[in-house]
Amino acid sequence: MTSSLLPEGLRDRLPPQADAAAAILRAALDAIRAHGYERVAPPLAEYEESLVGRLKAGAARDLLRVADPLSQRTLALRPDITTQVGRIAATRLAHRPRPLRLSYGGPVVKLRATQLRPEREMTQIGAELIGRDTAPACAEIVALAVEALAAAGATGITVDLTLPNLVDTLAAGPLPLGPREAAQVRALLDAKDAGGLAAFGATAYLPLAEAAGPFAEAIARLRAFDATGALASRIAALEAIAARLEGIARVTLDPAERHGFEYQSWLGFSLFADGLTGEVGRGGSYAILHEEGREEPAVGFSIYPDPLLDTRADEQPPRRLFLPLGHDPAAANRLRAEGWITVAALDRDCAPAGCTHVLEGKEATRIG
Ligand SMILES: N[C@@H](Cc1c[nH]c[nH+]1)C(=O)O
Repeated sequence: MTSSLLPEGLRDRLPPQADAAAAILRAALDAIRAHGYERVAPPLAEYEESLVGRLKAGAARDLLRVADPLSQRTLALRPDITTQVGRIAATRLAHRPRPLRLSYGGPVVKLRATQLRPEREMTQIGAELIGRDTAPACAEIVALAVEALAAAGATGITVDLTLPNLVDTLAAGPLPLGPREAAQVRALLDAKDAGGLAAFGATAYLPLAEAAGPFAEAIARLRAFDATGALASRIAALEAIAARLEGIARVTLDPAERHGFEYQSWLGFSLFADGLTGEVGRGGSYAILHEEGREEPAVGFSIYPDPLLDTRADEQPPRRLFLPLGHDPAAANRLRAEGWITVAALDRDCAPAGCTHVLEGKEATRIG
């Protein structure tokens, strides 16, 4: 006997959760598809290099690796489908006109679980808009992320906007810092360590630690901070995105937040929903590296809808119709076409367990 049947962080999905997972995947992907995003389905594992090398600033963290006896090379299970979509866009679909709209949905595997997410395997659903990272492109993606999440069953959605490469932009412009100092300031801002920033002599960056909050106030503080106008185009783009979200999501802004935004560039965002702890999705702008060294702008989002499973699984169970031995198959066909789920008796021992109705003649009759 082994102490547990499955490795830590990996688990079976049983009824009704597995059905709920399929319904969520379908609903979210249908919402994305209706906006012109075509589905791609990359493999679960790839050569390690091709999983990490495609996105600018992407890193080989979080990879569960396997030695492949066939190719004699190291394969890795994908922790993020966005990098695979980047590879596809830069190779097999490099000839397709831009902007290119692609979607995906399937399992991803992380090396280790986190306290917030004890699972190592989770469903990732998303869309990538390739060839643009302009304000209209970003607004389309952020609004689509909210729509897909709502289609998956989330309510009370909040979008937290952020500027992942903000410190680098400022360090190269109005608030000069060397690369090492910039790294230090980023770390202090990540920790929201106002005292540390002051001690480090980076008080000019201090307002960023305090600029977070509901969008209207936070953007006003950011504009006040931006005396030189170095951030003017970003501020305008953030306003366009927030305007697009009016009435569909709550919007907050945390300009210096970088946590989890490894390869995102000027824009990042996190998605939250009522009743769910932690973020349920994330996205932003990034650059895809092409073979010839060219960088192509892109923007996209991924949602991780597994926390919605239990709510969806609790929904009203579907009506199930028991088909006794010798039932009329044409009547059963018609009822299935109307959306009934049927369960056929195989022998005299089969009871209508779990069924709400029984087929009598040509009609469904409620049991009990
Ligand atoms: N794949 C990223 C989110 C993203 C999609 N596109 C751009 N960013 C993540 O899961 O963190």
